[in-house]
Amino acid sequence: MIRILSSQQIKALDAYTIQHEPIASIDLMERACRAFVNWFTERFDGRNTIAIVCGTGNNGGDGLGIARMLQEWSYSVKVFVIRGSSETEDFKVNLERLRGKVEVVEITSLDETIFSEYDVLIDAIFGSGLTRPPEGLFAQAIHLMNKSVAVRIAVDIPSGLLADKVSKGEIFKADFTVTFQMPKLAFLFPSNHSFTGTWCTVDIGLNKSFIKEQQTSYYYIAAKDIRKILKPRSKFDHKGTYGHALLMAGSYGKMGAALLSGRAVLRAGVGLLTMHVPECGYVILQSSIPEAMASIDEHIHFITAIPELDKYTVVGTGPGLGQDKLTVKAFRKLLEDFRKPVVLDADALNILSDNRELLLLIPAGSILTPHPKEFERLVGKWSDDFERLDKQKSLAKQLKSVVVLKGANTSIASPEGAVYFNSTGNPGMATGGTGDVLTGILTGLLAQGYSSLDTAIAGVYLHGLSGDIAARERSMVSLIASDIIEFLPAAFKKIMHEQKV
Ligand SMILES: NC(=O)C1=CN([C@@H]2O[C@H](COP(=O)(O)OP(=O)(O)OC[C@H]3O[C@@H](n4cnc5c(N)ncnc54)[C@H](OP(=O)(O)O)[C@@H]3O)[C@@H](O)[C@H]2O)[C@@H](O)CC1
Ligand SMILES: [K+]
Repeated sequence: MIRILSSQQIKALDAYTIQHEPIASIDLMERACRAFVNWFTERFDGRNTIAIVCGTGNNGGDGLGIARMLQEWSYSVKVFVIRGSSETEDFKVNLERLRGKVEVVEITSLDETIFSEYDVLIDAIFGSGLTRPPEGLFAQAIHLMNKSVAVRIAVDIPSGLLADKVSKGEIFKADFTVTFQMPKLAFLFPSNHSFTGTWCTVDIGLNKSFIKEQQTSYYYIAAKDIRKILKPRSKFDHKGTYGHALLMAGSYGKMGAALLSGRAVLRAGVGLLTMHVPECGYVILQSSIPEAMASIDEHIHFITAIPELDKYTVVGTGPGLGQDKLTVKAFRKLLEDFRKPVVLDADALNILSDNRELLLLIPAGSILTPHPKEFERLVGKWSDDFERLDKQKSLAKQLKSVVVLKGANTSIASPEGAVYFNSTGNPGMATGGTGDVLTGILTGLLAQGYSSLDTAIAGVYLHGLSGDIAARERSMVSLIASDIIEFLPAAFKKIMHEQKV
């Protein structure tokens, strides 16, 4: 897991690395500049004219170091400096090192056209030391940079964006953000995407053991975490080893959702799958998923009862379920009678929002997978993404269950208060049915004995990875939910090292 630290912790990490590596502060800055420049030179050639706008803190110091290195690479670079109330030592040293090499202009007033002649604008005004909204020249400069047609790149953090609090005022809108060592919490929220653009981390060798010791509730999921979770199969396993899942899904006109989920349960590796569907789904189910056993409800159009539950390891429900009052009754019975974890999605969540007393019946260790609208129905409105995150953590704690909030960087909140952000997936997956597929994957993994949290982390990651492979093979535009099921085997292979894809 990549640990996400606060600005305060990053400051302490910086100081610890300087003291214990040991390395001079200016040399650490040099390393950061080099890492940025390596990223930059792989993507932009010498035909680009570059302006670097610097504050007078260490983010500005980085900007100056980057200017020197780019000049050494024969790029055409000009530096603009906006003075704050103080200068850091490393800023001063890098300004001195730049003397006679790169033109440095101090901004005392701003002309509308000041940044108009550049192909690339690099923002090094503020980084993790930002304490308040930018004002005056700072705000004006950010505003003008945002109006420019140049490619905009932020060093470490877009200026004006606070790493771990709600930001107000003018914020640099980067096309790319190159951040040092680890993502910042604010990068993972949908509302900040227009500021960070596409972001990436570059390693600047900050002390790894110090990072490990820091208290944090926030983590960014990496491939190796999933590799650790997934258990290899052994020779004497049989289908009983991998659980028997019951999927209660579908209604008249929505059997597609049930099928997508059911196929995904199977592709996630379950031992046995039984699907409880309304009578109208019988032929559809038997002819499209021969691997699944059918349990048929007595109602033609929707589910009104639950089958005998004893033999099932796990129950997944919600996709295509509808919200008829008889279905609500059956859902209540399920929660009353089944004391093992359940996976709840779609209409199961909508039923919970409309019948809040049912929330108390959810078995501990269950997994809920709302998209933002379903989540809002469950917990009410939020004023910003930090409040949304708090609501997600509270719900997980209250229900003693894992709450998976779907979207770009899907977040997974554990009942213990930790939140894991997903690193896979792409906008091609914003299409009908992908949520049903996720429900299936989670149901299939949970049935195999993974803990609820491991199931959610691995399931969400694999779902996104499969979507990424599908987007590569089929294009984001053409990606449909079935593709995610189709490429799930490739995603497993990639993680389990059976084959490179
Ligand atoms: N982490 C690491 O290991 C490494 C970090 N490195 C780099 O250091 C960066 C952090 O540097 P930093 O701490 O000097 O802070 P930075 O963001 O440059 O600005 C602080 C200055 O701005 C001021 N100020 C704040 N808000 C303001 C406002 N709204 N309007 C006006 N002024 C405002 C504030 O002054 P004050 O609040 O005291 O008035 C202070 O003077 C980090 O992002 C990365 O780029 C790398 O070099 C090497 C390794
Ligand atoms: K910046």
